[in-house]
Amino acid sequence: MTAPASPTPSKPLSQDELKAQVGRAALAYVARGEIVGVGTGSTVNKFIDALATIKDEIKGAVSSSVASTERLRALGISVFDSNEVEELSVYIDGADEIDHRGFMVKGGGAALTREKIVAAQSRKFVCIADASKLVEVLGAFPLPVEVIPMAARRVMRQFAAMGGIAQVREKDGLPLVTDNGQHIVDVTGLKITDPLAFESTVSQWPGVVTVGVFAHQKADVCLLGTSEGVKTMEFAA
Ligand SMILES: O=C[C@H](O)[C@H](O)[C@H](O)COP(=O)(O)O
Repeated sequence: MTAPASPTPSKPLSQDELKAQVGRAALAYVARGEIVGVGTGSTVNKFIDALATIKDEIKGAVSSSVASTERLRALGISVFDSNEVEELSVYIDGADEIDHRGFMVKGGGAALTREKIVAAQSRKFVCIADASKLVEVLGAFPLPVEVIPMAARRVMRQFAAMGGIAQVREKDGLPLVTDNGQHIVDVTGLKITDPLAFESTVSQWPGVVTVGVFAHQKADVCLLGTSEGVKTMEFAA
């Protein structure tokens, strides 16, 4: 008697392959003939590479960082200033964490301020991420907060009073300087159970430029890369 054949398990894809998969899948959300909002990061880089394959079908992009602008232009995609465009139909970006409501932590690549601006001018936010980014509660990933340098210590003390541990992000032994000429404070030890309230509170602290919780500019859709294929999650407004 022959044993019944067991189903062949799908081969796990590398993180890079998962990112490429969702980068390609996001093309389905790009309105042809329009300008698309483009985020920042390693997952978005895969999207930009995919976007280049349809570059003749779009008008161009509004970019959320110097790095994305350079990649877009190198691939022959026109980049518009966000002030030149009133509204975008879609914004495609990655995340450091996303929960089941579409709330996110972003800014691991220090681009959070421009990302929040472009997200705010877009009607739909499509988050592209590999499955490791999906969490129950935001806060395991160090929360990035862009601050005006003279406020850094005070902001860090405010996070300490909340139970967080904050430190200034460094690059080559010096405080990292963002595209906007500011610094980043990364905060660990927080459990962000009410992202809307948290974002509102921290955004009002003097010297905070942008907090990396994206709750008021949350995702409408998440394309999650898994070894079984792209899972589409849609979130209620
Ligand atoms: O500042 C960077 C952004 O918020 C990125 O979208 C985020 O850090 C995710 O990046 P990655 O796709 O490289 O994980």
